[in-house]
Amino acid sequence: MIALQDVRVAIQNVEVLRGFTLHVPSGKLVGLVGRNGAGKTSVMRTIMGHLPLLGGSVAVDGTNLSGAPPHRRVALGIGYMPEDRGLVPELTVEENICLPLWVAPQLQLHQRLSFVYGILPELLDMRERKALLLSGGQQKLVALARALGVGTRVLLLDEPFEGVAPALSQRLSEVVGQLRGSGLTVLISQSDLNHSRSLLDQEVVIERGANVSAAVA
Ligand SMILES: Nc1ncnc2c1ncn2[C@@H]1O[C@H](COP(=O)(O)OP(=O)(O)OP(=O)(O)O)[C@@H](O)[C@H]1O
Repeated sequence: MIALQDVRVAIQNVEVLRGFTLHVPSGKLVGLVGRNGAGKTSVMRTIMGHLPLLGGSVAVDGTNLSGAPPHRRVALGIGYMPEDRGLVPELTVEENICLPLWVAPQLQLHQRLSFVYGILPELLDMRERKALLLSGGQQKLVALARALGVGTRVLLLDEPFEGVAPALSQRLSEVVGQLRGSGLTVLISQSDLNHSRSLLDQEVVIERGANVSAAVA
């Protein structure tokens, strides 16, 4: 379960999350929906520990993470697919997928890689290719693979369908759909729900850093 309670976060002295509360039940897929600039990425970065809390709390599966460094959150089994992909260009596809696994020594590298390639077999052919040689869409797949590799409890997918061609968007939806019933707790941010409404158990709306309303999809 992901639990954010009355979270307040500022970027350059501007409060971008203003008492935001979110509960993603264990094993569920929840959509975080809001316009550009509403605060979706800030929610994701707060869960990952990239933005410090001014107030409120963040917990995953009952562990209070407020103040925990990002690597501890990754080690807990939180996989993050940032909106801008965040790959290391000079590293290969496989090296990028393995990066967060270095801070999670309890996970077996080979086992996690086979799991990832089982879900995304199209990456096998490009595993030795440097990330800088990939198209934007291929980079999205690698960013998803990296999140899947380490994300044994939680997946945070920040606008996974944004700016990708329809065929890839379909493929990404398929992969996310496959995760249903796997026990993973998934938060997917989107500015519209065209691609994923049918995948979601619930939607949470964010507007100017605060809750608007929540509806069951
Ligand atoms: N690096 C930054 N410097 C200053 N302000 C920022 C920075 N990053 C985000 N903000 C501000 O924080 C607020 C929330 O931004 P955030 O990126 O979380 O929104 P978002 O819902 O993810 O938007 P988008 O859909 O456009 O990615 C916005 O008002 C934005 O201007």
